[in-house]
Amino acid sequence: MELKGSNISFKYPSTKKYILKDIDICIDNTKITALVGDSGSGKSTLCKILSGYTNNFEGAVTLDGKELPKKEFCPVQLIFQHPEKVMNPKWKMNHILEESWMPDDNLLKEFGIQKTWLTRFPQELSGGELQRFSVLRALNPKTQFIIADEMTTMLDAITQVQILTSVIEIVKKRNMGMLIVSHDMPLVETICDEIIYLKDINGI
Ligand SMILES: Nc1ncnc2c1ncn2[C@@H]1O[C@H](COP(=O)(O)OP(=O)(O)OP(=O)(O)O)[C@@H](O)[C@H]1O
Repeated sequence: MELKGSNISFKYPSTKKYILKDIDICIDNTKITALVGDSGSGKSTLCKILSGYTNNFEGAVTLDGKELPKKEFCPVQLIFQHPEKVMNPKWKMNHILEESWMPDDNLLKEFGIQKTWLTRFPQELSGGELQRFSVLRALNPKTQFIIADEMTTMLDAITQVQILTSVIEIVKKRNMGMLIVSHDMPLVETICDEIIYLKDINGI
């Protein structure tokens, strides 16, 4: 399975400069790939494009040669750096989870989610607690690629390793692909099979 971005260029409507210019990227499900680069080089922007969240870009994104579906469930799931920004504050956590799928009790336990949290609203949980939901939400059985944009930054060091280990185990068991964005080079070098460096085209 291949997730491919071809000739991708992008600028935000409010800015004149391109953030990404003619980017070619290909990741497959046999490897865990890292995307690294300076702050502001466009990693999060590229992740949003590769997972179908941002559509007004130049170029193409394909999964095994086909465009990503726009209306149905997207098999490329993005775990955001800031989960609170993408969760409906009026929905309780069980609703937020069920909108994607409902993991069983064992999986909830593996990701350290307490049952009482399910009936709370996002603003009643800490950043790290919310991030566990956001990770689990992305692990819908229909997901084929996971893009994790600095997903563990809100967790303490021990929990980071626990959550990442659980995700990678599931990714490997289900033959999914995974792209990890991180500034933590020792972590990236330990867990990833391949590292892609994104150059800041507006950097000095
Ligand atoms: N909504 C937006 N409107 C205008 N500019 C934006 C917007 N979001 C991001 N940018 C700009 O686009 C550039 C790339 O941002 P992006 O978040 O993709 O970088 P990044 O490599 O993920 O950075 P970091 O490692 O710091 O998270 C930055 O210069 C940022 O200021």
